[in-house]
Amino acid sequence: MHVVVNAAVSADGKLSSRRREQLAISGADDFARVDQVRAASDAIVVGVGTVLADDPHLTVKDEDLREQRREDGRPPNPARVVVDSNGRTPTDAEILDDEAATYVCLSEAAPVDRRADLADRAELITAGDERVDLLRAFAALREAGLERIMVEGGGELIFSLFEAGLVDELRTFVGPNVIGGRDAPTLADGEGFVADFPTLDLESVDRLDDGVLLTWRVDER
Ligand SMILES: NC(=O)C1=CN([C@@H]2O[C@H](COP(=O)(O)OP(=O)(O)OC[C@H]3O[C@@H](n4cnc5c(N)ncnc54)[C@H](OP(=O)(O)O)[C@@H]3O)[C@@H](O)[C@H]2O)C=CC1
Ligand SMILES: Nc1nc(O)c(N)c(N[C@@H]2O[C@H](COP(=O)(O)O)[C@@H](O)[C@H]2O)n1
Repeated sequence: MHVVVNAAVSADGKLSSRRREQLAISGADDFARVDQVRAASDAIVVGVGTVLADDPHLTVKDEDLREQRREDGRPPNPARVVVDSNGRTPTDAEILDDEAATYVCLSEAAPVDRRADLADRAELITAGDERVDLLRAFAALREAGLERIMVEGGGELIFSLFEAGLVDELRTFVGPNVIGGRDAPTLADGEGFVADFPTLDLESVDRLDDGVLLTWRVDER
C-alpha cells in the first residue's frame, strides 16, 4: 500500500478559516493536478470532519481522466473512504451517492441505527473500540484491493495517520494567503507531537498557480 497525503494550506499553514468552511486555497492548475492524483488512486480518504464541513464529492472531475481509467479496466472514479467512528456521515452526503464505491470506517461504538442507514449506501469497515483504529482500517482497505491511497484531510485525520506511521508521501500546495486564527485547522492537528517528530525528505519544489507545491517523502520511523 502507498499512502499520499495531499492538501492545500495557506502561507501560514491553515487548511481553512476558524469557521471550518471549504475554502479554495488551490488555483486552477493545482486543482487540475489534484484531479490527476485522484485519477491515479484506488481510494480517496477523508475524516468525517471534512465530510461535515465540506460535503465533498471526491470524484475525478475531468471526463478524459475518467475515460482513461475505464480503458485501463478500472471504475471511472476511485473508491471514497470516510473515517467516522460514530457513523456521523449524513445519509444524504455527496460521498454516498452512486458515482463511486464508498467505504465508511466505523468503530465498535457506532450506533446500530447509524450502521443500518449507512450500510444501504456504503461498505462498512469496523476497526477500533471508541475511535477508528487506522492501522486495522487501512489493512482492511488493502484486503479490499485498494493499494494506492490518497488522503485529502482534514488536519485531525492527517495527524493520526502520521502518528500511526501510515503516510509515505506528503504533497502540500502552499497558497498565497494568510488565514490565521488559533482555532483554524492546520495540516496536522490532533494532540501534536512533543518528541520523535516524523521527518521528511524534500523531493521537489514547484511553482504552481500563485503558490508552491512541496513534495515530501516520509522517513521510516
Ligand atoms: N485545504 C484543504 O486541502 C483541506 C481542507 N479541509 C478542511 O479541514 C477541516 C476539517 O478537518 P478536521 O476538522 O480536522 O476533520 P477531519 O476531516 O480530519 O476529521 C476528523 C474526525 O475524524 C474522526 N476520526 C475517527 N477516527 C479517527 C482517528 N483515528 N484519528 C483522527 N480522526 C478520526 C473523528 O471524528 P469521530 O470521533 O466522530 O469519528 C475526528 O473528529 C474543514 O475546515 C475542511 O474544510 C479538509 C480537507 C482538505
Ligand atoms: N487540494 C485542495 N485545495 C483546496 O483549496 C481545497 N479546498 C481542497 N479541498 C479538498 O477537496 C474536497 C472537495 O472535493 P470535491 O470538489 O467535492 O470533489 C474537500 O472536501 C477537501 O478534501 N483541496
